Amino acid sequence: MSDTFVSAQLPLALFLDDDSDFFNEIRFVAETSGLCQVETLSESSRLLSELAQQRYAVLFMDWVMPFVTGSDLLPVINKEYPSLPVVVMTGISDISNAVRCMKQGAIDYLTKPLDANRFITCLTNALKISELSSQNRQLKEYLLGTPLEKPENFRHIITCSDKMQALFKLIETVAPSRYPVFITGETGVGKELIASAVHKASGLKGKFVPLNVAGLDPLMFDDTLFGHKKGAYTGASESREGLIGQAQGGTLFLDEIGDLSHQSQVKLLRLLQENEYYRLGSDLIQKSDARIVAASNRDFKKLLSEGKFREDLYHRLCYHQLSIPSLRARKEDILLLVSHFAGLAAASVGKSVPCLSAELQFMLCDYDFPGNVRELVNRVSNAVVVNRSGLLTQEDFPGMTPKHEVLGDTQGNCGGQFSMHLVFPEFPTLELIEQIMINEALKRSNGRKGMAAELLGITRQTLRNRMEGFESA
Ligand SMILES: Nc1ncnc2c1ncn2[C@@H]1O[C@H](COP(=O)(O)OP(=O)(O)OP(=O)(O)O)[C@@H](O)[C@H]1O
Repeated sequence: MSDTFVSAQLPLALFLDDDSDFFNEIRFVAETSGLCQVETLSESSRLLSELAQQRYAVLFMDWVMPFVTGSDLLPVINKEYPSLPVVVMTGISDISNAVRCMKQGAIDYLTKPLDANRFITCLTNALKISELSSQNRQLKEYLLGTPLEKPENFRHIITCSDKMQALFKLIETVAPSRYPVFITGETGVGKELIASAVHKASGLKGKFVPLNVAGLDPLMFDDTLFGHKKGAYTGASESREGLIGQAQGGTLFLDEIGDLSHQSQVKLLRLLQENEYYRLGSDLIQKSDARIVAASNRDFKKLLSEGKFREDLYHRLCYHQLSIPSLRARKEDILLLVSHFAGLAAASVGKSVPCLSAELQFMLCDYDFPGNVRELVNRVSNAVVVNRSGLLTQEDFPGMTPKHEVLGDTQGNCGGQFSMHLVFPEFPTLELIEQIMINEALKRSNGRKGMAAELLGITRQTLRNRMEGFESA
C-alpha cells in the first residue's frame, strides 16, 4: 500500500492497477486536483480484504489484470458494497467492453492513456455519487432509527408500517419550516390526515383550514379563498372573510390542486410569491401568513408536460414533498385498519365487534384496494352493518375479487368446493397442512409473526410454539 496524499479531511479514493507507471500519472493528477486522498493497490487478489475496511469513497479499478480480473471483481463489489461507486479503467478502447462494465454496475469507464480532464470529471462525479449515497444512508438511518418527537401528532393515523413511520419522521423534520408542502398519493391513502398531521407538527397556533378546489370555477375559487367585500357582486349582501383569512397564523390545505383552473393558478401563484391578496370588490391589499399545504392524486409529470399546470406554481408548491405509499405497498396495515374500522362501525350501530374468518383475512390481505383506505373503510363498515352472524366472511364483502384462490367455503370452514386431490395426490397429514399454512401466512405477512398469527386465527405465542415444534422435529 502506498502513502496517503493531500489533506486528511478529504475522501479516500482507491486505485487498483497492476501497472505502477500508471499510478504515478493518476497520483499526480488526483493530487493536484485537491479532490481526494489517494491510495493505490497493485494486487487485485487483495482488493476485497481492503474494501472490507470500509474506508473508501470511490474505487478506480483496472479491468485487465493477472489472476483476478475486473470482471471477476465487479459483481462481488456490487453485491457487497452496493453504494461504492466503481470506475473501470482499461487500455481496451472498445464500446462493447464499456457497455459490459456499466451493465455490471460500474458508474463510468476510462480508457488509457489517461485524459486528465476526463479523469477529473469522472473523479468529481464519482465523489458526488458517493457523497449522495452516504447522505441517503444517514437520512434513512435517521428516518427509521430514532423515535418520533411527538407521536401524539400522528395518533389519528392507524398504521404499523415502517414506510409510514419514516414519513412521520420526515413530517417532523419539515413541519416547522414555513414553506409549502406538497402531498402526493393515490386516492384514499389519507392525504388530508397527513396534511392535518403536518399542521399539528408545525406548532402553528392558527386553524387548519381545508379547501377542496376540484370543481371550483375561477369566481368560486376567488370568492371562497379570498372572500369578498359587501356589494362586490349581485347577491353579495354581506362581506365574506374567505378561507385564507380564516387560516391566518395556521395552515391552508388545498386538496385536489391538480384540478385548479389556469386563471386560479395565477391567483394562487401571486399569493405564494407575495403573501398578498385582494378580496373580491376591494382594492385593499390583505396580507397572509398562512402556511400552504397542497395535495393531489394526479400525475403531475403529465399535467406539466401537457401544459395543464404551471411549472412555476408547481415548483413553489412542492418546496417540501411528501409521498404517501398506497395500501397495497404496506399490506401490514390492512388487518389493523380492518379491525379498527370494524370496531367503530360496530359501535355506531350498537353491535358487538364481529370476528373475521381465516379465509376472509387471507382475501383482504391479498386484495389490491385500488381505492386504498377509503375503500377499506367503506367495505368494512358495510360488512359490519349487514352481517348478522358475528363472523365476517367473504360473503360480507361482495365484488372483491381475490388475486389468488382462497381455500375453503364461505362459512369459514375449510373443505367445501376445494378439490384436495389436485393439490395433494396423497392424503396429507394435519401436520403437513399446518406447516404449509404457517409458511404461507409468514410469506404473505413478510415474516411478521404478529400478522401471520392474526391471519391464521391463533395467538402469536401459539404460532411460536408450533414453529418451534417444526424446528425440533
Ligand atoms: N391510516 C389511516 N388511519 C385512519 N384513517 C385513515 C387512514 N388513512 C386514511 N384514512 C381514512 O380514509 C379516508 C380517506 O382519506 P383521505 O380523505 O385523507 O384520502 P385522500 O388521500 O385525501 O383521498 P383523495 O385523493 O380521494 O382526496 C378518510 O376517512 C380518512 O380518515
